Amino acid sequence: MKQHQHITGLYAITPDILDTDELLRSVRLALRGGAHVLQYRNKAADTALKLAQAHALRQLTREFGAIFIVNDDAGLAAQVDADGVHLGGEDGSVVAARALLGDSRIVGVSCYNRFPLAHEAVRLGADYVAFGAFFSSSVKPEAVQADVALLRSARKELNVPIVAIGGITQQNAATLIEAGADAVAVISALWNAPDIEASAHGFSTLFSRT
Ligand SMILES: Cc1ncc(COP(=O)(O)OP(=O)(O)O)c(N)n1
Ligand SMILES: Cc1nc(C(=O)O)sc1CCOP(=O)(O)O
Ligand SMILES: [Mg+2]
Repeated sequence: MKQHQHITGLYAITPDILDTDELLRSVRLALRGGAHVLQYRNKAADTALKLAQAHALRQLTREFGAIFIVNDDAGLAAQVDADGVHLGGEDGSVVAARALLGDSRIVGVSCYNRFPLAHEAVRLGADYVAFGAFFSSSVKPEAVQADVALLRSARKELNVPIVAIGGITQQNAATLIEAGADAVAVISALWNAPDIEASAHGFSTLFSRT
């Protein structure tokens, strides 16, 4: 089975934490709770800290057999031997990332609320596509809004895993999963929970019911 077929369940995205020990403690809890995928995203760290944190998270995700994706930066993904990279509209092309990372690594692409972007990303070789924001997000309040109907169309027409993102909680995730999301990408509802492990477990359980 190709590894991108494992893009399923809880797709945890790291918060902007500068303290690496604190980051690792939190991520360990999320992985214990059942997160299948971890994306390293840190908009506050400098280059050296990003490299150190990405290295440490690569080791930790190996311990749990979780997929490790680096946000924005295919070069950093290659440097730390990540399983793949996630690219938004400003983060370079799928073709360039593929050339750097090779065929066996994962290239995921943000498609916002635009189905044609997903078609094009898949045509260019993306391994998964992400749509959002489905709900309002305090991390990205300016995000465009996506409709659940998009997931239904994507489910019918695309043959790659589909990730939903934006303001997702344990309470609203079921609608997205029912509409066709293979994975839900979450920041706030996971890391701001009083018990991160229980929150990760709660999200993961939503998938075992489908
Ligand atoms: C799984 C997933 N989906 C969407 C995004 C957003 O990517 P992008 O639009 O490049 O925005 P930033 O995350 O870079 O601020 C994502 N990171 N992960
Ligand atoms: C990073 C990101 N991208 C989005 C998009 O719509 O493309 S929404 C988002 C933030 C997700 O964080 P939370 O789970 O706290 O809403
Ligand atoms: Mg980006």
